[in-house]
Amino acid sequence: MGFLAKLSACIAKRFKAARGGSAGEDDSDDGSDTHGLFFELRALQVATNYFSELNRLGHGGFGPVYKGLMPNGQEIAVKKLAMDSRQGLKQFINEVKLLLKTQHKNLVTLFGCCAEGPEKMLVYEYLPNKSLDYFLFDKSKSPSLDWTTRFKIITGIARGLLYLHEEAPQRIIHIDIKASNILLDQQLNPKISDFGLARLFPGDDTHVNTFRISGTHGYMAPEYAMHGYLSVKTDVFSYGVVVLEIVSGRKNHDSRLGSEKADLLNYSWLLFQSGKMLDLVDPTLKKYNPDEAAMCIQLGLLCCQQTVVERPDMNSVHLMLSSDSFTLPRPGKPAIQGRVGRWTTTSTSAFTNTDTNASSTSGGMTKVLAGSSFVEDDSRNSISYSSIEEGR
Ligand SMILES: Nc1ncnc2c1ncn2[C@@H]1O[C@H](COP(=O)(O)OP(=O)(O)OP(=O)(O)O)[C@@H](O)[C@H]1O
Repeated sequence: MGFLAKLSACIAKRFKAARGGSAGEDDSDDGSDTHGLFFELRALQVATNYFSELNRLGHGGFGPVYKGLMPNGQEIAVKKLAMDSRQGLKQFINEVKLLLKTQHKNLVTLFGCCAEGPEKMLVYEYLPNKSLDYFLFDKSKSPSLDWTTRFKIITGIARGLLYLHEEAPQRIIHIDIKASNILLDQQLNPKISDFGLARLFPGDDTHVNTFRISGTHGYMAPEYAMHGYLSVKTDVFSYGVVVLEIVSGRKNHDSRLGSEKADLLNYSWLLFQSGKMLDLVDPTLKKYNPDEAAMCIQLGLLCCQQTVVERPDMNSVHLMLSSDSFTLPRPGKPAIQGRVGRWTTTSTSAFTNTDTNASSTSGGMTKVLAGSSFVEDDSRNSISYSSIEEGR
């Protein structure tokens, strides 16, 4: 039996036992090459001081996250996932398999999992500097993100996404790129978290609800938000929003700023058109590199183009960011969000066939979400439809 098959079998057995079924007499597969990936519930209880409130790092759409300390001094973050159903089991297995195969310096590392009780847990490396939004949107903290650090974060997220889209064993579309899903390590290097976790939800409703809770709405590409059209360019759009947030130090929507400035994409576009795009730069930044800042704003706008094919792929984004001299295409008007839940898109054909060409160069298999389960689409590499509600 291969490693992943053993892992699946092992997790399945534990789920079965947790549900009260007969798991079989022995758990000896723990001693195989899956050894070390499973954390005993008891060990995690001790590490987190019995999931004490003091150890609680926060609460996301999947449940609470706790800080833990292992006897060897290793700090961990334990994400408790509430799921009991068979559907949940299948997704949990998919997810753990997927995460174990993805290793990159700009992705949060999964150490292992625990599947002993009704709640399943994922055990990650602990990142001490919280998430990007914690710094970025707090005027007292944002000065600690100087321009060099911000540019490093913009580049690092691009590297992580390039890995997920092009270099991972199977293509992964994150779907939920946003400032709160970018964790920062000791040196403020960015690490993408929560990749693929949305797929762990057992039901479509919960899945959609998660988007609501996380406030991901402002980051969603219009063709995905309105039609469930999912491709790597879905992530590119969200990445563009995050880039503009990093440069400007503000959220993608802030009604306190007045109608002209409230929508970040709209405001960035207005400034770009009038040749004043550097007015967008976060006023708390004492110094910044104007060429880099201008490039990032233009890049952010390009990533947020309404027409899918006009958005660059992450390979191009990475090239633009790492090259000394790169002429960026002039962006058109980005997809601008109208009143909450609606997008001012003009054409549905804009995203239907052109993107197939745009992303078919890389080949390989894509793993995307359709409803509540994984779909492997090897005929084209990017297209799937999900059941997200229209017009939220
Ligand atoms: N590996 C980690 N190290 C340190 N803190 C973490 C880690 N993972 C998550 N956290 C913290 O735990 C909290 C909850 O994280 P989680 O990823 O579950 O939710 P979220 O991203 O805030 O929201 P959502 O799940 O709706 O997207 C956040 O404050 C986050 O900073």
